[in-house]
Amino acid sequence: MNDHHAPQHPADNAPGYRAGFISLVGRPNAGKSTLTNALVGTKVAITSSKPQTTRRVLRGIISTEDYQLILVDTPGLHRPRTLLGEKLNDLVAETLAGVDAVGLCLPADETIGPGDRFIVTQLSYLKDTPVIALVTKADKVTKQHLGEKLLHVQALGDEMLAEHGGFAELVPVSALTDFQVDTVATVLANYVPESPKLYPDDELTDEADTVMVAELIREAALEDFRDELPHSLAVVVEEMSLRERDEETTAQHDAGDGQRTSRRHTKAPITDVYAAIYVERDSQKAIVIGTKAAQLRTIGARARAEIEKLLGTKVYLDLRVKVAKEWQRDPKQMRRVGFEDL
Ligand SMILES: Nc1nc2c(ncn2[C@@H]2O[C@H](COP(=O)(O)OP(=O)(O)OP(=O)(O)O)[C@@H](O)[C@H]2O)c(=O)[nH]1
Repeated sequence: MNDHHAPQHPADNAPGYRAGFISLVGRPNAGKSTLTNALVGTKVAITSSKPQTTRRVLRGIISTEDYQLILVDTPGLHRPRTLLGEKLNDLVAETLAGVDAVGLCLPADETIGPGDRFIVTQLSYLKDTPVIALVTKADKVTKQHLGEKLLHVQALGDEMLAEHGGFAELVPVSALTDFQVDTVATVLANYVPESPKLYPDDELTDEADTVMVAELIREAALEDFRDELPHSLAVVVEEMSLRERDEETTAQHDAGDGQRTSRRHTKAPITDVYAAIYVERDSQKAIVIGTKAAQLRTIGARARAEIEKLLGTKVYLDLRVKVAKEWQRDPKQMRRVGFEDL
């Protein structure tokens, strides 16, 4: 019999459908956020050329006809330096305990260093969780170099994850040139259990919008000050609400006996966002505000454009700059700047 039908896929809740949690880990700047974005196809995590911008566990969801992967983008795992660093590592450990598989990002253009080995040591404690090595930024090296890198990565897995039998898989990928991004998704999908969909399709991220909005503001604020304010800037969205705004449009037209003006009232949704940018020192506050508040206006305009894209409505953004001294080292201040969930 000739079958003209498209290949059958298991229905979302039918046997054969797979769904589960995946965590991408790797040292700062390894390309985790960029890969998450490429996999999910929307801007859910914030990328930057400076390490450690990802402070939150941001989740992106890949939904296909065969599987659903919920990606947990962990902060750069590193040796604890400040309290914030320690909390980040706790958070990473907690996040990893509940996932079905871990994707370890190792940049193709950098040699394996103590930072990578530190992370692999952490991963070796995770029993029964397969670790898939993702050799990121493959576009940055030659084929030959990539081949050598893959051998080094394999040796690393054999040595440090001996009890796991090494890395479960090795996949070179470039999020930038879209090389093997789909392959990464299908490989990861092999390691999640049979399960119905865990999230509805239209839910690209289950992270509260306020957290994403805060990240966008933080990114906008850091854009000009990566060196001056590396980790001393936090953003809290204090209030966010949607309202209908009356929009009055006026049109001039020629009514034969002269110009007439007609007015039309329409309702347009607008999101009001009240947010605070926290810095550690008065001097930093002055930098962020700038002369005659010019810098703050630039940050606001930049952030507003991104937030409008994210939310799909017009946005009214009210930004305040506040000082929370040494907040990175003080648990009370950390709670104040939105780390109460840690
Ligand atoms: N050429 C190239 N550059 C990449 C690729 N993926 C990421 N990058 C760059 O590498 C840098 C770090 O990428 P991120 O995705 O922010 O890295 P991360 O691991 O999330 O970093 P943290 O948030 O610090 O943990 C950025 O400048 C990216 O543009 C890639 O596939 N190719």
